[in-house]
Parts: sequence; structure tokens; C-alpha cells
Amino acid sequence: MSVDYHIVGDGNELAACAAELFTTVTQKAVADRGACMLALSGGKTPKLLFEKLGQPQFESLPWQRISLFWGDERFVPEGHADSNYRMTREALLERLSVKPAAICPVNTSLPSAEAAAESYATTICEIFPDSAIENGWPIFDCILLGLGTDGHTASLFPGDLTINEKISWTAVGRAPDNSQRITLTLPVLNAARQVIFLVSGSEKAAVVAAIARGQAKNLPAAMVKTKKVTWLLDAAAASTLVSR
Ligand SMILES: O=C1O[C@H](COP(=O)(O)O)[C@@H](O)[C@H](O)[C@H]1O
Repeated sequence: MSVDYHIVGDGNELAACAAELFTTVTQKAVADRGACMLALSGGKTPKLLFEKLGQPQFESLPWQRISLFWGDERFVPEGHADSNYRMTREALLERLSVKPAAICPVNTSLPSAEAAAESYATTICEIFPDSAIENGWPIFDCILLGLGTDGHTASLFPGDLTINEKISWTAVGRAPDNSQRITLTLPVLNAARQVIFLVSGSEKAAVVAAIARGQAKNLPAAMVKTKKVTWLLDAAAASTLVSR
């Protein structure tokens, strides 16, 4: 596993740096394999990235070769304020003149979160080419992740047994407020070619430093050990990390 850190000033710089990484990752995947399979994250931090990617200078990205999935989703209707898909649609997808090869949100209109998780695994399986499934796991070119102050990532929460899932591609995670969320499982995160954590804000500084120093090995975000892990932090999120 290689881990690298990029520390930038603020949320806008973070979005600019993330957009550059996004460009590199998508272009490389398309050059190497003809397609790019990406999972997007929810949360506050990626919104600025999505708005940036919706600007005209990113129209030349190989959108028609990019398939978009979500690393996690709240079990709420598609138009709900908490929907990760709604946020991405408004911040990015509605602004794109060239449409991605596939846009695959979680179907949250199904009767239960379990049904939505199961159906999402089927969707991934249908869209992924056979060559992008290895040893029974889908190989995402890149998964964008966030980090909660409690160390959760995607919808893998500390203390929730979903983190132990070893067979399924998707599962239902339970957030501390007891709400249900559909999430990619840890083996899927770890099978990806690369994950990029986007983290901003001083409230994340302590957990970022604890994970980076190996002092929080049992937190879900610390259990992400993909071949290539990139942490993109703004100065506030990196403040504890760089202060000692
Ligand atoms: O990976 C993720 O992380 C976040 C934490 O988000 P933030 O709002 O604190 O930036 C999480 O809740 C989100 O659903 C997820 O995709």
C-alpha cells in the first residue's frame, strides 16, 4: 500500500487539487483500459469538487468513458436533501454537456435498504466489464471517500458490524442516528486501484492525525488499505498532523 498526503490551504484549493487528481486518474484509466469506473462520495467536502468539475474547462474530460457509482447513499428518496445522488446531480451532472457513459445511483425507491443494497450490487455487476472483476470483486479505478469525525468512511461506521462484511459487495450501514445507509463494503474499497480521501475542516484534525499515526487502527477509515491511498487535506484538517 502506498499512502500519500497533499495538504492545501482551504476548501477551494482542495477542490482544485482534487479536480487535477480526478483528471489524472480518469485519463490514465481510459488510456490503459478504455474506461474508467469511479465511485463518488457524499458529504460536504466533495460538493466543491463536483461544482468545479462542472465548469467548462473540464468538458474535455473523457466523460463518455466514465461510469459513475456512489460509495454510499442515504436510504432516502432521490430528491431528499440528504441524498448524495441529488447533491451530485445538482452540483455536477446537470451542468455537464457531455454525459458520462453510465450514471448509477443507488435505487432508494425499493421497499427496504437491504433490497436497495442487493440491487446495487447487481447494478455494479451489470455495468462492470468482466475484465474489471477480479477474484470475485469489482475493481474500481478510483473511489472518492470522506471521513467523519468519528472515523467513518463511506457508510462504514465504528461499532457497526457492516465493517466485517467479507462476501457481499454492498451492505446496509447504520449511522449513529440509527438511520440506514447503503454502502460499498470494505473489501470493495480495498480492491480499488486507488482511493482518494477528501477531508476539510478543523473538526476532522484529531481523527486525521490519529489515523495517520497508526493510533486508530480499528476505525473504518484506517482499515482502508487499498494499493494506493491518497489523502487530500485542507490546512485545518491537517493542523494536528503537522503541529507535532
Ligand atoms: O465517505 C464519506 O464520508 C462522509 C463524511 O462526510 P462529511 O460530510 O463529514 O464531509 C460521509 O458521511 C459520506 O456519506 C461518505 O461518502
